[in-house]
Amino acid sequence: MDNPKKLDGKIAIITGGASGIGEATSRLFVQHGARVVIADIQEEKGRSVVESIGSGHCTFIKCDVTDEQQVQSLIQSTVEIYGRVDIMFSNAGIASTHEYEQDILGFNLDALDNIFAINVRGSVACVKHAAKAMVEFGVKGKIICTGGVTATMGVTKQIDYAMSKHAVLGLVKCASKGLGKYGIRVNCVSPAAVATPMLEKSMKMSVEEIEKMFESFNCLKNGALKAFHVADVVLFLASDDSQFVTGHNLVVDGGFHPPV
Ligand SMILES: NC(=O)c1ccc[n+]([C@@H]2O[C@H](COP(=O)([O-])OP(=O)(O)OC[C@H]3O[C@@H](n4cnc5c(N)ncnc54)[C@H](O)[C@@H]3O)[C@@H](O)[C@H]2O)c1
Repeated sequence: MDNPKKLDGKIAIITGGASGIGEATSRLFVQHGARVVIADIQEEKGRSVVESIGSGHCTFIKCDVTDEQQVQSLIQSTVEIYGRVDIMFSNAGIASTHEYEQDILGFNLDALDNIFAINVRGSVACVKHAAKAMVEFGVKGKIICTGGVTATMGVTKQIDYAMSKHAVLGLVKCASKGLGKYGIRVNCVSPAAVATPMLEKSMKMSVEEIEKMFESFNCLKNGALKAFHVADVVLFLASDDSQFVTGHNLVVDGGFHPPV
């Protein structure tokens, strides 16, 4: 059969699932037969996504990934509801909360602590506790973290964000080494710019303006990168289509080459 359900009966947790890339991935995972736990700090938005997908297929659990105890209880609740965790998509993240243009000479270290608490510490907590549950239940699970094209580039804007994404890639590389013996795969998905609420807010630009600006940086002239393009790649990394892929950083960027 062409295009069968790729995640039939799988249990997935998606952090940051209430919006943007996480929301698109939640919808796609459910279409492919998974049951999804949307974990986010945005309760109202998360619950409305669950309602629109259908509460028989997904559940919202409020969780701030910066708090290890909340992450631990997210995993425990998922196991209580669904019996195990097969997939962790550690995707919750924020852009720089300080200046968009940042200079290392005047760099604000408080900004670094704030962004690292969510993008790095939060990802480490999610990978750690999901992996523990996978090992405990003998699940050969799949873990995917959201990096970004700035995980491997030096930049002049949002440098705290770029540094945090380098650390996420480091987490993926190290965790894939340690968890391989349990049959657990750990990979990174690294999108270029997608006009989600995160980017609209940090760039103070509309969806159309963001897409127009970033399209001009792509070699591939195929329209703008959208959240569903990223979700397709996450599905690949979460499914048996990528059975021998681990420790990989899969960029989704249309051949992005910005002038920075
Ligand atoms: N949009 C882009 O251009 C782009 C590019 C590369 C990587 N990314 C990454 O993609 C991921 C998703 O971002 P998005 O663009 O979909 O943005 P988004 O703002 O639409 O979604 C991010 C979600 O994360 C949630 N979140 C934030 N802090 C949290 C916390 N402490 N605990 C739990 N949830 C929290 C938010 O409430 C939100 O629902 C992020 O890791 C981001 O860094 C985005």
